[in-house]
Amino acid sequence: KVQHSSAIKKKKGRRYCCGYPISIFFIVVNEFCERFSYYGMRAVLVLYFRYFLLWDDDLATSIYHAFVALCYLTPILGAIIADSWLGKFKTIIYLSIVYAIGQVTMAISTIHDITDANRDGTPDNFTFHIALSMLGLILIALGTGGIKPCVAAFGGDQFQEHQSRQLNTFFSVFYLCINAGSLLSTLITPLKSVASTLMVFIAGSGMYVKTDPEGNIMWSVCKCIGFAIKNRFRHRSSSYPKREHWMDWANEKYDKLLIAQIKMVLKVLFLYIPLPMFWTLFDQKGSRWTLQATTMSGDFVSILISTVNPILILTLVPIMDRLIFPLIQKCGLNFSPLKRMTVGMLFAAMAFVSAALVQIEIDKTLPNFPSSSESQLKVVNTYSTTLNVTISPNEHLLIESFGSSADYVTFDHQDITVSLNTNPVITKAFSLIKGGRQTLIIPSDPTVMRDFVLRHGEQWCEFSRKFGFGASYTFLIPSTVFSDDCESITEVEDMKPNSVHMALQIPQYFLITTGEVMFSVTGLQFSYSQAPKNMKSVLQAGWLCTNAVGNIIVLIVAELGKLPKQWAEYLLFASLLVAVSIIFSIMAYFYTYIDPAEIEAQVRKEQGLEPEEMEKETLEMEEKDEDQKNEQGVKQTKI
Ligand SMILES: C[C@H](N)C(=O)N[C@@H](CC(=O)O)C(=O)O
Repeated sequence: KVQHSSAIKKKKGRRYCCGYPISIFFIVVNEFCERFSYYGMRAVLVLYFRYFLLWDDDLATSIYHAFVALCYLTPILGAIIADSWLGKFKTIIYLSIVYAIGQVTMAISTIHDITDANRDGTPDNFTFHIALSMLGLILIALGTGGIKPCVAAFGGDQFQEHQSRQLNTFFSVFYLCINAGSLLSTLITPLKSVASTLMVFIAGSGMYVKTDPEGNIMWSVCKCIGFAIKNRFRHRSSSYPKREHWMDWANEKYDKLLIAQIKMVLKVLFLYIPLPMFWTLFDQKGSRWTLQATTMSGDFVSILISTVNPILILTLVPIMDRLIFPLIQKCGLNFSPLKRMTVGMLFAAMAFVSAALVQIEIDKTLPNFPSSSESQLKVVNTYSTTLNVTISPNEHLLIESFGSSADYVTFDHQDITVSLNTNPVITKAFSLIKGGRQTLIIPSDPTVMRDFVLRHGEQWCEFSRKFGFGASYTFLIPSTVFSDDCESITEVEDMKPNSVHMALQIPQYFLITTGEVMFSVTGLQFSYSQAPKNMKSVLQAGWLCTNAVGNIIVLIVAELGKLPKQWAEYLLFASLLVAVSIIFSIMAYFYTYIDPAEIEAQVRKEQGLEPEEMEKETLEMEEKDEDQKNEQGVKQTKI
């Protein structure tokens, strides 16, 4: 009782602006800075794996998703630390420091000069860079994941029960800030943002409502569930009367209020079971879709593509909140939160169908690489005249001087003989590499080989070309290169530039983001509204865990599935999500929305706790009056 009164006294110190606690401003700006830092790093992570650490697509995708999964598993740790030990405020501060150390470690791991002793532009000791970047990523996951459930719940704590409208607006603005941070991070370097995160958060210190840690609620929940299961098992004989709910088997030892609260949480957690599938698709934006973009063309569009999700969120959230959802309501349709989430899932599935269609277009333009039993050869002629090249047994190519064969010629055997119609005829045998691509260069004089060196000192020439995305070239440099200012360099195109434009990815981004607004924003609000007051962080952590499981599913599919065609993998994910959304809609049909405060009040009443409740209500009424006076004051000042 004493603790409760002191908590309420603390609440009395709050200050308001336009009906909202001022402390909210610091929390929202803190979230903006934190997401700015997180998404700035995440946007280039898979490319860092692919092009700096030189991992293949599957390994890059797997480690990326393992990292994201870790970021969404650590919220459990954050919720435990906050609830049982440090409280949300201190947890956010301490884990932000861990986060900052992680970002610095990660930044250091990307400096190739540290191990590049021979200065060839690539690191010499990959193990060092891999170890450092993994350490950095683990610290970042601990930091970002740990503070995540605390920030949303800490924001919620700043409101009072009668401020449900403001609370809903807070969650929408909170989500908008996440995306504003994500959007800006892609455009500006996110290096200093963790420091800003901390400073902004600490600046608001005097204004927050800081509730003391109430003990390890997660541990109490686990013990209570464990006891209920054990007790049920001990009384399994049919001679014992059945109880309404299996959790009622904890009645002998645990408080009725705690049992009622656990029942509410379990009901929601059960509903969460199918949700990871949404995240499985959603988080492939950062891996498979980013890699898909690297096989497409378009310069400035690449920036647009990486910012399209947050831009769409910033426009769609207000449109949905202010226009679409009220309009649907006006039409007499009950578009409940769970229905919105189901529709969100279907949008995500459509996004993957769109990605599959784009992939089919890309595949048509991709080079036809040799299978493991085949070999490919391209012939380049630097001889002074056109040559007739015969490759045994029956391949005849007519190649102009300083030209090349139109494309790679595929052989299903490795030993070949090449003959040139020179005078005298030259014939040479070669052994090709199985499963590889090679280029045979016929020198300017087949009997004499010359070396050409391009110097950057006294003699130099500038050779500049605009190279297409994804293309590969061979340059033929004659001895006269310096005298004619590089004019004589001939370019042979080994691989055509990507020709499918990145703008084709926009529909899939639009669909997945529409899905996100329906699913993620609603899910965040739903998780907060359906949780008892002391278990808000627990349910936030549960909600974030659905994201972690989603990323683990991608890991499994990327490692085990290994479908030969990428578009088939996209379609597989889309079909899985449609199936899961059907299951979810059935589960949602049987779910009844609750008001946790009402249920708690009822249990308290049954336990004969009305006097304390009444005292609390009186205190809250007093506080409400004071807040209204406060708000009135703001309005009067405005007038
Ligand atoms: C940038 C994304 N559109 C976004 O809003 N992400 C949220 C939800 C999530 O991925 O967990 C966030 O970063 O909190």
